[in-house]
Formats: sequence, structure tokens, C-alpha cells
Amino acid sequence: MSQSLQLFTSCSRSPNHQPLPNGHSYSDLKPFLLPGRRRFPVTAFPKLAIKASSSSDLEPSPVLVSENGGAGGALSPAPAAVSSDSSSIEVDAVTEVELKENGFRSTRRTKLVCTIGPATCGFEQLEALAVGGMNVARINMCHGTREWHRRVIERVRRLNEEKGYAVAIMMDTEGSEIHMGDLGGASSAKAEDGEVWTFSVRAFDSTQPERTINVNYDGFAEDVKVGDELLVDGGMVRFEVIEKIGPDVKCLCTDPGLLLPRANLTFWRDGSLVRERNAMLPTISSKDWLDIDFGIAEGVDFIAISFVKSAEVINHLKSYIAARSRDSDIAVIAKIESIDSLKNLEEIIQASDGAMVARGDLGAQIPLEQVPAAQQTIVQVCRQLNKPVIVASQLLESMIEYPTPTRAEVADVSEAVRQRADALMLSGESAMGQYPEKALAVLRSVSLRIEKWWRDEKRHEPMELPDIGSSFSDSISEEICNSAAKMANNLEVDALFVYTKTGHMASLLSRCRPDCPIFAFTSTTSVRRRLNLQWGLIPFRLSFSDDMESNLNKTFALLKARNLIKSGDLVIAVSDMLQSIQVMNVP
Ligand SMILES: Nc1ncnc2c1ncn2[C@@H]1O[C@H](COP(=O)(O)OP(=O)(O)O)[C@@H](O)[C@H]1O
Ligand SMILES: C=C(OP(=O)(O)O)C(=O)O
Ligand SMILES: [K+]
Ligand SMILES: [Mg+2]
Repeated sequence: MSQSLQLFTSCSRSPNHQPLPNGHSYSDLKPFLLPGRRRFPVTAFPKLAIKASSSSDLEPSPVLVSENGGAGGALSPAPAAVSSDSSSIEVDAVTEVELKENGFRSTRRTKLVCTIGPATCGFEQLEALAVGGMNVARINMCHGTREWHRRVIERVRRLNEEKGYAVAIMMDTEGSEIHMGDLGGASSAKAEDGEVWTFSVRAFDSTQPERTINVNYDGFAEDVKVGDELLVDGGMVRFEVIEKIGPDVKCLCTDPGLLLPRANLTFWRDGSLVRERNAMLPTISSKDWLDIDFGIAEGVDFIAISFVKSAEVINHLKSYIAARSRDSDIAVIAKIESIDSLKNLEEIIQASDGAMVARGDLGAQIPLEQVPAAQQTIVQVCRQLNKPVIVASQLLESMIEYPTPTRAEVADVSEAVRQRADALMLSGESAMGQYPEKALAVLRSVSLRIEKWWRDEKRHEPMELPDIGSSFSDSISEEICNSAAKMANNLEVDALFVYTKTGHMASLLSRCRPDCPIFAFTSTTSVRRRLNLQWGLIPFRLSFSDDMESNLNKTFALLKARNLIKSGDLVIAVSDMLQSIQVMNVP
């Protein structure tokens, strides 16, 4: 490290001295196709110019073998086999190719989550998504059987092990809000203007009468009143309640559209959402607890909780998980999709390990025109409190049916990227749409383009992040990361390196949204998979010691052997173990 400059905070005296005592708790589908609307051809959409590299590039070297984290373009599949011995380094195979082909600075920073459903549950389909940049696979316990979900998890794990990806798994609970039944097996049903449909709390076995929909909530027929407005999926289809006959509620379709299995139902009276009974339903239902047990047993990386109302339920779940899963640490994501969750936003996010702007249901509870402001607030609060945030639902809704997005959808995706959300999510587009891979490619290319635009325009926002450290050592970590990120921008370094046991220092760097990518080295596979959700982090699995000098030498050697860095690259390194910022050229 001949050209290295080391800066130390006043707290540490030299790189080899003991760091400060660090008690870190590191912490229709409605085809909204208007007559004469022009749709641009698929080829008009910018494609990533990333070639698959030759297989020899990817041969596992004697010391190095790779695994996942995701980015990039139409990349080649990865090398087989993953080792985890102490002399190796593991990085997502897709990211590795992208780093080699495009260089550090152009790697994708925004992470991508894909909901897995019938369109994407096969091994090859999952692999295509991994190659296309999926960082996290989401399974929605609203749909499918546990056995079905188990097979998906098993395939994702097998992909990671055999092909070198590091796709994390997020399990999303059903929650106990009111929704329709599964349409007797049909994938959708069209409700036309003026038709009368029956919504019933009766359960139907195989033969569902025509224009009849089962409702999951026993109190439904009692609670609704004639004249109420019934909204499916927040207004994708609308009905008016015209008659109640015992368990059956007759409704007139006033806004036509496509009904999807298990679609969410809300009812409105005199322009307000009726929520008295809803509010009494538990956030985590008994079925959800069984699903959570399933998720813990399967070792999922994230559990997303639907319709969170307060921080209490998050704390409750976190203590449940802590008592039950000894070695793996499952992150809890709060879905912000109700009025109550907006009211208690800060305390919910503070209690959680991350949040999701679940615009589908949120848009059913607040007027649609308020959703963009709510999104911006949620993204900002998450950033301030240092929690990853996912922007979800209808990002590319038209791509369920069409191979290209609308301009409006591209603008929406761009806005989420511009807000520097950690992750974007596909729902129906990847679960049951016709073009899952194309939808993912659109998220990828829009993310890359907007991120580049941001950097080119040097739109550094002034860093007005509030202090969040809860102890003196936390505050030191925070200051170090803020300073390191600022130095990285000013010096235009190629990458930030962070050695982190719990991932906390890595997330503090990510929070600053620096111009360069952040290589996060961590020794556990579960931390590494969790870091997959955070903006700009490229997680590597690496065994490291408390001696930064030797960690850096080892990392440089391993990365150089893999052609991932070269002599002269400028790097800034920070770590959990040592309160220092080191700036150096790769020797
Ligand atoms: N595991 C699954 N099995 C069958 N269909 C699924 C599954 N997951 C998702 N889907 C389909 O994809 C659609 C969009 O998924 P998502 O947004 O997660 O659920 P929802 O529409 O219920 O909020 C669902 O409405 C459903 O039709
Ligand atoms: C992501 C959401 O939740 P789900 O798909 O589970 O309804 C949403 O409502 O936007
Ligand atoms: K759900
Ligand atoms: Mg929802």
C-alpha cells in the first residue's frame, strides 16, 4: 500500500491500536389502451450493452469462487459451485460480470425485488430473473400453498448454491384485511358496467355460481349497507351495494374492470372508508403466524408484514423471531398500506428493519392523488432513520399484458429511482404477467439511466441527514460513514470498501448515497443476503480479521486475481473494528 494515506479520527491512535471500546449495536390490468395510443416497439427501449463474458473469465480461480447480489444487463449465467472457505471471497455472479464489463462506477445502485408466481416459479424462469438482476425474490402468502412456496424457496436456494447468485427471499404475509376468494380457480374475471354481482360470505366448493365472489371476512354481509360503494383493489373496479340477502350482498358494477383472485376489498360510505370492524382485526392473523413459523423454519431473509398499524406489532414479531431463530437473523419489513400506518409512520419505521411503500392497498385507503406525497414522505423517513425502503405496486402494471411500458410508468419508475429508494418491486408483472423478464429489464435500464443522469448532473443534495446514533460509538460510526461518503464524492474514488460484521456500517454508508459503489465485506451469508436490499451495496462474503492492513491486502489480492480491481484504483475503506477512514490506491 505504497500510496496509501490513512486518516484517523481523534479516537484511534494508529491502525494497529485497539479500537475504541465499541459496544456497537450496529448497530385490467385493464388494458388502458386508448384508441390510437402509440406503443413504442420493444427495440426502442434502451438495452444494456452488457455482453456475456467468456466463460474463462468466470472460471472459479483456485482461491476465489463466486455467489449473488445482482445488477447488470443480459448477463451470462454464473460459474458453478460456491465455496466458503476462509481464503475465498464470494460475490454475486451477475454483479461480478457487470463490474468487469462496465467498471465500478456504472453498477446499478437501485435494488430489484420480483414477486414470484405462476409465471416465474420454475427453475429456469427463476434463473432468468437472477440473471436479469433480481436481488430479492418475494413470495406472497396471500396466494398459493405453503408447499408451493417451499418449492420456490428451495429452487432459489439451489440457484444460489449451484450457480453463484445471492438472491434473498422475502416472505409477505397475507394480513387480515378483507379480500375476495380465489375465483374458483379462474385467473381473472371481467366485470362489466351495469352487471349485478353477488359478494357472499358463503364458501363455495368446486362450482362457483356465475358472477359470484366469495369474501373472506365473516362480518362482511352484516357490516355493509345498501348504498355503500365497494372498491376492488382500491378502485380498479367499483360496485354499489344494492341489496342484502342473508350472507349474499348484491352489487351493481359502476366502474368495469378485471377482477383478480384474492383482490383487496374496501367499502366506502358517504365518501369515507368504513373501517370500524377492519380496525379490530389483528394485524397478524392466526394464519399469518403459521406462515411466519413456516418462514422461520425455511430461513427466509425478510418477512414483510401487511397492514401494519403500530410499532407494537413489529416489536412483538421481532421478539418472536429472536426467540425462535437462533442463528439466522430475519429482517422485518413494515408494509405501509393503511391510514393507521401513516399516522404512526416514524415509530413503525424506527421499530422495523425496513419498509415497503405498498401503493396498491395504500391507494385504496387514501385518495390516489395523495399517494405520491405519501411515497416521498415514507422514502425520506426511511432514509433519515437508516432503514431500507421498497417502492411497490403497479410500477409497470401495463406490462402484465404488453411487452413495453407506458411513458407514464417509466416516469413513475424514474421518480422512485430519483428519490433514491433502496429497491423497486414487481408484483403481478413478474408473478403472473406475460413479460416478467422484460419488465425486470425495464426496471434495470431505467434505474441505470436515472442513476447515471443524477451523477452526471452532479446533483449532490446537501447532506441533511439527522443524527441517528444512539450511543457514543454509534455516533462515531455515523460520522465516519458521512465523512467517508463525502470524501468519496470529492475525490471521485472508484469504490468504498466497508468491513462489517452486522452490516450496520455498510447501511450507514448506503444512507449517504455516495457517487461510487460500496463493496460491503461481511463474513456471514445471511448478513450478505440482507444487504442485497440496500441501495448501492455490493455485498461480498469474506472472512476477515481485526487487522485492517491484512484485510485490505487479502481483499486486494483476491479481487485482483478475479480481475475485479486493478492497480491504481482509488479506494476508501472503513470498518466496524477500527474507527478510521483509509484512502489508498490499490497497489
Ligand atoms: N403464489 C402465487 N400463486 C398464484 N398467483 C399468484 C401468486 N403470487 C401472486 N400471484 C398473482 O399475481 C398477482 C399480483 O401479485 P401481488 O401483487 O403480490 O398480490 P395481490 O394482487 O394479491 O396484492 C396476484 O393478484 C395473483 O393473481
Ligand atoms: C405490495 C402490496 O401488498 P400486497 O401485494 O400483498 O397486497 C400493496 O398493497 O401494494
Ligand atoms: K400480502
Ligand atoms: Mg397490500
